[in-house]
Amino acid sequence: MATRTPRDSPRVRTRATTGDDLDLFVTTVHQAFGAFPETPADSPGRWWSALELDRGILAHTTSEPTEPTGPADHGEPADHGGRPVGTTASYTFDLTLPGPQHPTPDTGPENPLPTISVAGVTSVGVLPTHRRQGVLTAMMRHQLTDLRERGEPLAVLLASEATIYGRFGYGPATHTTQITVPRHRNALAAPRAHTLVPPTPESRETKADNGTVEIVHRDTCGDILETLYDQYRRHQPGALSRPHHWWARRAGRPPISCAPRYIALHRDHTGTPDGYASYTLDQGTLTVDETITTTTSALTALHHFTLNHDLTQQTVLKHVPRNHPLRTQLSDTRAAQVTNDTDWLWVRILDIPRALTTRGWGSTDADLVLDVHDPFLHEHTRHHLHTHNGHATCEPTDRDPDLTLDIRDLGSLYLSGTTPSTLIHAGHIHPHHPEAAALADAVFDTGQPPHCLHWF
Ligand SMILES: CC(=O)SCCNC(=O)CCNC(=O)[C@H](O)C(C)(C)COP(=O)(O)OP(=O)(O)OC[C@H]1O[C@@H](n2cnc3c(N)ncnc32)[C@H](O)[C@@H]1OP(=O)(O)O
Repeated sequence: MATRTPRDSPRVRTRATTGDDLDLFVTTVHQAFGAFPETPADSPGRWWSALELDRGILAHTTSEPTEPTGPADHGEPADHGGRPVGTTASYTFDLTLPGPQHPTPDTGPENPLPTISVAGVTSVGVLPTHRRQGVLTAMMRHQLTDLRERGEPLAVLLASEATIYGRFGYGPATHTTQITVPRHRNALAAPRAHTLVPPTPESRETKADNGTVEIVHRDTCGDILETLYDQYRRHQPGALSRPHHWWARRAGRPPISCAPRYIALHRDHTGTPDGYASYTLDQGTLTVDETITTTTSALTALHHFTLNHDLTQQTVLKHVPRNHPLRTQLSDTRAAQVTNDTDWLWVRILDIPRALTTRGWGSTDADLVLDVHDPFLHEHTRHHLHTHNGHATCEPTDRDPDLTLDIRDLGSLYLSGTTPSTLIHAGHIHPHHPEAAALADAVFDTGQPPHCLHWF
């Protein structure tokens, strides 16, 4: 598909990539970021080894006669020697969604949460010589139009800067932080729950960790990490799947990539792996890339391990949620220094009814009318959301709205990482009556905070 975008940028032409474009794509995106690609370009271990080139876009400028480009025209050569000046691509992932707050019998809490297919937008770059001339705008329009044509309901991305993507309909939907614990303040409090309820076989299981922690080199346990991550992400709203070819090609960042790492692997009392922490130790700082667990006892055991390693002055846990349990597990609850609190996954909804009916909802049965403006795609739609037992129907309507909002704000609400009342108080969402904020909060809240730690 090739798209001319005269409205946004008369001199930009965008085209879909093919498998033959890998070198061109990799070279161009590195130039945009001021970086140098490692060679050879097609070997495993590079982040771009997971690129899906049937989903990429290259932007070219053209020297064809055009209309004046206005103030953004800085007199750059129109035709960059035929070479591309901009890139973007998207991966195919599954995104785990909030489930119903009161699950129906066939979707009990032990069962996986709903998931939805998403386009993970990546490698967005424009050459420094061609910025602020509408190249990104042209690529975003091509990409969102193409994803719509493919029937994809949602796009997600990690934004290099928070000021770029709102105009294209993306809203920040999950957040992440980093926790640093000094070695001398690392004591964990004894869990209190078992002192409050009569012991049962199950509670004895969680009270005392009967499992083991083993240190494994990353190169020898990829299959185990892949399996554990997949189990974890199906129960964590906001988490993305990591397709098998990422692990096979060692794409992305540690612990998927080839970067050397040790893995603290936890096994339960039967010897079954139920969690891992990927880490490095350098100059007294033990840095944990990620701790992935499927049980509470594995999480606690791995906290004991990573906080008590010899030859450390501090432990740093990267990419943890704001409500991470470690902060309350520490005896000294002020010991956790929380830094790098920032947005992580941004959500762009392309198919509102499908997006809203796939996720689960709060226990309040309700009717909520959402009046949604999508300025970038020139759309204005109104939706009647009817929730019952944690599930929803979503139909077009001309009823009076409860809320009027921008598509970017619906993206921020989608995973329930931000409440409607927060965006109402911020002045971004308009409530049409005094009860609208409380009603919307109750409908969106499922009590399952989202978190995403996958880098792409
Ligand atoms: C998912 C990811 O890959 S995130 C990575 C994003 N890429 C980077 O950070 C690499 C370095 N930066 C770049 O390559 C470019 O500056 C880009 C891609 C961010 C922007 O590309 P451009 O072609 O310059 O954007 P374009 O000209 O279409 O600008 C569209 C609008 O966004 C605004 N804009 C673009 N970049 C920025 C920015 N970094 N900060 C604030 N506003 C921006 C422009 O001012 C313009 O606003 P307007 O519509 O009000 O006039």
